[in-house]
Amino acid sequence: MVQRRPLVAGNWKMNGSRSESATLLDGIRKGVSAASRAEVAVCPPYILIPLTAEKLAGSPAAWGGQNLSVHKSGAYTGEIAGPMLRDYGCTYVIVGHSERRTLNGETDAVVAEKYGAAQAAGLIPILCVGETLQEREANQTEAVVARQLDAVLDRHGIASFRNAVIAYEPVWAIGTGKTATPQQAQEVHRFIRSRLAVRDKAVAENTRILYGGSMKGSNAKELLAQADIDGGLIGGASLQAEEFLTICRAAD
Ligand SMILES: O=C(CO)COP(=O)(O)O
Repeated sequence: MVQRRPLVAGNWKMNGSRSESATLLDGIRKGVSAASRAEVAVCPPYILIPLTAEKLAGSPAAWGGQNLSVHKSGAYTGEIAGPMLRDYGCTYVIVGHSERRTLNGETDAVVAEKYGAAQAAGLIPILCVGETLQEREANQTEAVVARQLDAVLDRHGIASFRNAVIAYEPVWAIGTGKTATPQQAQEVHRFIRSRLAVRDKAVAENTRILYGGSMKGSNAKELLAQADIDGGLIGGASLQAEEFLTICRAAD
């Protein structure tokens, strides 16, 4: 049987002052154990990455960015490149989060380009996919998720998923307190894995697929108990060390 190591990653989004973040990082550092089965990561806003690197250096916790430029360097005012994230010790970078797709107009093609830029910089992309409420109600969930996945698969190939993580985040569950039921999430996770398996069974079996959307200490266990849910991408609940660590322990 394949043993996928669970990953619990915090997506802080645009939250945290320097002092709040220092407290949060100290709490996480204290709480993560090298002996735990689950891997723990945090993705703070860019400007807090140096502080994160300083606070978590030498701990079992990893860190990453929430976005990156498609370019390596150059005249792109306001952008941050993959190699810069790598330079600050980032392991991961989130690509294609629904907030960026919706609010920043990131298309499937742009997301695929960012996924490639992340891997080129030696980062592990956390590729986010997921449907809106309207799409779910129109029975479009699988079609939407397939389209988002295929954009990356067609461009970078199934082998690229040896170095990638997928996060299924139903848009209607993000920040709404409305979690997908474990069964609803499992159905889509299984669909994603089967979509990968069409191209390569072994890669599909080894790819970690995280759930994201109102996951918290009180519902994490049930979600993480599903066969194809390999961890979580946590928004709001990752801003409090104890709450976040409760989810990490549930993944153990
Ligand atoms: O978007 C998310 C993580 O990327 C989920 O956010 P919430 O956990 O706040 O619903």
